[in-house]
Amino acid sequence: MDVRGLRRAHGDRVVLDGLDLRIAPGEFVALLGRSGSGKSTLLRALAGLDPVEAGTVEVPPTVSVAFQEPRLLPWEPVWRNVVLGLGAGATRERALRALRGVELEARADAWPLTLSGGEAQRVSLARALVRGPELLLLDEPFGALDALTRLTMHDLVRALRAEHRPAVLLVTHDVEEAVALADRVLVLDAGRVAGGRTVPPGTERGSPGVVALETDLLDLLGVRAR
Ligand SMILES: Nc1ncnc2c1ncn2[C@@H]1O[C@H](COP(=O)(O)OP(=O)(O)OP(=O)(O)O)[C@@H](O)[C@H]1O
Repeated sequence: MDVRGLRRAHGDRVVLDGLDLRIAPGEFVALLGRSGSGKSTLLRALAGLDPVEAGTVEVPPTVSVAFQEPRLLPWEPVWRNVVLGLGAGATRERALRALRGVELEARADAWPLTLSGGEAQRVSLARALVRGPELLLLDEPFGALDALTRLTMHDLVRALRAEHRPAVLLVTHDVEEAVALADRVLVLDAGRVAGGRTVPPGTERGSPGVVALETDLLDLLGVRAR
């Protein structure tokens, strides 16, 4: 994925101001930024949901998005939600395979409103992955979940990533989450990528290296770590 000089304004307010961003195939990039810095605006542009005013956006042919809210249709059972919009490919077998990947095959016939928040978010991930995307866009998909469920979701994302190998752009407020999941963490500020850090492979949660990296990123965000 290759974005160059992307500009996007809402009225007079310039949100993205000549933003450059490249993500290699299979690379996992997390994007941090203060509230209102334009993270969702960028994701919407990459997903083709908003027009590009200036600059170029090159994305692979298959792009999937998962949002903070699972956005499931309540009147369709779980399995149909997973394969919604796949046309002739929308088979129950295909949905079950995707649901197996998120350990929810047993809930295939459940109604979305009977799922827990974490389960609904897993269905949303299954729906994003069933298309076999080359680029997966995640807009704070775990933000509404409790801390324990979030850690379980991190393990699941790692496993799904190892299996599917899409390029991933994860938007998050959570520095720890960014470092735990990504190969590279970037900070969005004033409409551009203001800096970033590479996460060395094999870094472990809570290790001194990770804490130093998190402190660096908080500095880049202009937040003083205690
Ligand atoms: N449809 C819209 N019309 C007008 N302004 C908008 C619209 N969508 C977003 N904005 C403004 O653009 C700026 C960036 O919004 P965006 O949602 O991309 O930020 P964000 O970094 O994702 O924020 P948060 O972390 O709080 O979700 C904000 O100032 C917001 O008020």
